[in-house]
Amino acid sequence: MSGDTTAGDSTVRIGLILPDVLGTYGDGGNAVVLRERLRMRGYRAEIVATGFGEPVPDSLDIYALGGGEDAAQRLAARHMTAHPGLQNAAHRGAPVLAVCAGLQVMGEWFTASDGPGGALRRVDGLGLLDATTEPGRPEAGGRVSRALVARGLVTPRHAPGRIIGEVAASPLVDGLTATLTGFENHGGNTTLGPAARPLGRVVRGTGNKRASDPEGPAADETLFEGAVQGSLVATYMHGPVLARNPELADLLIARALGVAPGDLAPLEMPDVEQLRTERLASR
Ligand SMILES: NC(=O)CC[C@H](N)C(=O)O
Repeated sequence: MSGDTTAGDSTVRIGLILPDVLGTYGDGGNAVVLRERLRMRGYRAEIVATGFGEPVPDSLDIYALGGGEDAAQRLAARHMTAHPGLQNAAHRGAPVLAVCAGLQVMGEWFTASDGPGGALRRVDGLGLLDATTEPGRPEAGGRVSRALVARGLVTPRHAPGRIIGEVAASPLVDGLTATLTGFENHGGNTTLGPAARPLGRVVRGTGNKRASDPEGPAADETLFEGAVQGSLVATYMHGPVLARNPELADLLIARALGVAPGDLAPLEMPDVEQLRTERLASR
């Protein structure tokens, strides 16, 4: 952040990138969580929303981008390639949180349709994450909600390979100890390259490329969720993920402030603990 990191001395600016394009799954709540956790500790904080068509600023303190449909994430990739403010900020070390479609866009490439039932195309990502994303395979047996198909929210053509449901993971990143919890809803299967490390080890759900995929790791191998690389934290977890995982929110805040997570004043929030307990126990 620019200026002194003492509480109240300057404003922490949280970039919410393309909420009009990558806003389908409520991930804009992550920026709200960051702002409120900062404000509760006495920092001034504001959300700077950058819409489609606007240049992405490179001077913000934290960046968040969320999930979206295939066609929308193709637009997002094109826009962010033309306006590389987030990439410039990531290269100087600004924390970036990218969720689902956001994760895929951060990678080397992803395959996405141009609409429900539309043609699949390989699209270049931003290259901030050593990862590639391919469409799920029907034979991979993703859990499909018949209700979603009936309501037309998932097309039968795409539904069989779609991965939908609760996901939980043991964190594999320094500074995180609590089980990560979220909700996943994706057709893409992401494979990490050697420069990326997984965010967590899956204890429930799927996360990255399914072990049962014939081209994936052996079926008895551990599944992993999300990825970290440089200042980027990427995950398939909606929720919003930072509402369900305050420890992750504080890790991003601490990095933005240049302090250790343990230096942040603890926040007692029984409602959040109750939410976590409920979601981790849900079927
Ligand atoms: N939830 C999402 O962001 C979905 C991402 C992407 N469109 C997929 O289906 O894989």
